Amino acid sequence: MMPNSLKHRLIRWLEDNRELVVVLFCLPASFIFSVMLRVRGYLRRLGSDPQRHDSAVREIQARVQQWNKLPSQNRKLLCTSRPNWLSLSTKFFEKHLNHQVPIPLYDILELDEQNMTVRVEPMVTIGDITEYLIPKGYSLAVTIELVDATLGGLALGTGMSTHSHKAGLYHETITSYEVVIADGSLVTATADNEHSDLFKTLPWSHGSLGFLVALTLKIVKIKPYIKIKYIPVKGQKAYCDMIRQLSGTNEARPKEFPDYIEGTIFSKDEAVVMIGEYSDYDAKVPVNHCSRWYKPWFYKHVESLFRKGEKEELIPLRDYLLRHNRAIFWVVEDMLSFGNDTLFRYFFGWLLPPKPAFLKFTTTPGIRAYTFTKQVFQDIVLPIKELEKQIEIASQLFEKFPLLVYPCKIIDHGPSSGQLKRPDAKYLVPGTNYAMYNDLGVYGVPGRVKEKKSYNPVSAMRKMEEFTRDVGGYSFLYADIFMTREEFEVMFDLSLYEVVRKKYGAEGAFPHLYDKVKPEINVFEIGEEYAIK
Ligand SMILES: Cc1cc2nc3c(=O)[nH]c(=O)nc-3n(C[C@H](O)[C@H](O)[C@H](O)COP(=O)(O)OP(=O)(O)OC[C@H]3O[C@@H](n4cnc5c(N)ncnc54)[C@H](O)[C@@H]3O)c2cc1C
Ligand SMILES: NC(=O)C1=CN([C@@H]2O[C@H](COP(=O)(O)OP(=O)(O)OC[C@H]3O[C@@H](n4cnc5c(N)ncnc54)[C@H](OP(=O)(O)O)[C@@H]3O)[C@@H](O)[C@H]2O)C=CC1
Ligand SMILES: CC(C)=CCC[C@@H](C)[C@H]1CC[C@@]2(C)C3=C(CC[C@]12C)[C@@]1(C)CC[C@H](O)C(C)(C)[C@@H]1CC3
Repeated sequence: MMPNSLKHRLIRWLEDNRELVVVLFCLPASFIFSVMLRVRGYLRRLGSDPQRHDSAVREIQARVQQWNKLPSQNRKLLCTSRPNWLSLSTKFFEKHLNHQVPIPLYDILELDEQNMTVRVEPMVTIGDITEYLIPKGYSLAVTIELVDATLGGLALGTGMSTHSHKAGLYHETITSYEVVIADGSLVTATADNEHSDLFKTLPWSHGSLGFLVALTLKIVKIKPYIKIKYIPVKGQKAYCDMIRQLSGTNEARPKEFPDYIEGTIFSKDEAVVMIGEYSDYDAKVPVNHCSRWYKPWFYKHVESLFRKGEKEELIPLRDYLLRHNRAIFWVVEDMLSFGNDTLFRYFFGWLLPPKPAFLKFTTTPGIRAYTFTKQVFQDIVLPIKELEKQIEIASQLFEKFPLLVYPCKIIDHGPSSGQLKRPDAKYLVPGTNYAMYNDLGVYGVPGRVKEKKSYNPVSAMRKMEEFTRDVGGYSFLYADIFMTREEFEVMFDLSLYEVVRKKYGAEGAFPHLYDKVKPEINVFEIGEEYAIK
């Protein structure tokens, strides 16, 4: 056992020398960890066998049945045993207070080229599935930019990509969920079978309804490249209007309706709008392997186009899909100030990104407090008609650029159709049953913190959440939330969710959604303590 004083000194040292810790420990350790995961994934794929899936599911069912036999006072609420530090969430859900069930399901089960779907186990990652699908000429309809996100975690949380203005949120591309519910039975939920209520409430449920053991996802045909056009735009109204027009906010099928759209906002008045189409090789257009280790970080390349002007490039599809992986959008810049320097890139660029898993692994309580008080990590889904207001409020509260904008279709599935509230009629795209929203991504150290201007993280975030509720938007729940339960129930519609929890026995077996996604620390107390007066 390490003496307490030594332990405290070590923790202090780790907290005071984070950049050194990242370079000396996190980067090499995450690199070794990635190699090990790749080898493990490869070996697993060699031994892939649907029979094994059935027996692994029976094992999970048996564990849930055993849990049911425990005396009720010994029955802690159920959650998966996936270590929290592996999860892409800023929170540290306290798994040790719960009864953990292992879900060792990492296989891709079946590719159905006729119905254009793929059936997978929930722990398959975005990295695994892109590696599997792309050589076969397919991609997930909604694919995320971070290799570590799992297909199950995204299904029960939420996912969005630059194709979401056409495909909607990730869960709109799921055709069935196979779930072990609280009594240990296995149910398959689809949009039109007897479990359609479960189907509607599994997205945004964060494992509070049952254990996901398989899911079937829609795939799309691809071409080897994305022909991307970068359009630098000056003037807020000009870039907001352009994003709205191109994403189909004003009309269902505008003349120019690209497969991929993304906006990176560098200041209130400057943005680069990127539009992409699937393409074959075209000798007239330069190829950019933008995800290679020595290449400038993607958003830095995008920013440089303000000097260079409008440009067209061919990006190999895998490079495009993982374009934000190396710099974790722009998060790594605040951690490693020299990470995009040419020398660092050529010699050590292959070590990036630091695995979020390792960053979480080395997070002490002090750093955790820092993470939510001196940084902001938020993705918020808001009506795109309010884009100017979103930018105004976010820049006032956080003074943090770039901001990320992904347009996204929010489908109106009718009353009480899941946790997502119906979009307001005034936001519906004329002649359709959907409204155009967008993800607003705010990541990193707020300018107000860097400049030591007055900043209270709790009141800033609560103002942002209030705006989100007022316009009928939704906060991604991987991020820290600052809402009371009442406010949470204004943002999300829990009416069907509560019915489903009772019907499928989740009450008393799985934690409630709010309890699962609220920060594990007292944000109000810590927020006050760290506020910059
Ligand atoms: C967005 C972000 C995420 C980080 N996440 C991790 C992590 O998960 N694990 C890890 O080991 N290190 C993390 N760090 C720390 C990082 O590795 C650097 O050590 C640190 O940013 C630079 O510290 P400094 O003393 O050189 O500069 P400073 O001038 O002390 O800091 C620069 C800015 O970063 C903020 N900051 C400083 N230290 C931290 C910290 N530990 N966490 C959050 N913000 C900080 C400060 O508020 C300041 O605005 C993170 C830093 C940032 C900015
Ligand atoms: N572009 C995007 O849209 C991005 C989205 N994200 C967010 O990151 C998260 C995904 O990260 P990831 O690390 O893969 O997932 P997590 O491990 O964070 O899981 C997310 C939630 O789903 C639950 N869950 C996961 N698998 C199962 C299962 N098989 N059975 C029951 N519950 C399960 C977890 O419960 P438990 O705690 O019990 O394990 C947890 O509450 C999502 O919340 C997503 O919104 C992140 C990056 C990008
Ligand atoms: C819809 C879109 C584009 C979503 C992108 C979300 C990412 C930017 C988020 C998801 C998880 C995320 C919050 C994470 C972090 C950065 C931003 C991430 C990657 C980090 C690594 C930042 C540093 C933190 O100390 C900590 C390690 C807790 C988190 C972990 C999750």
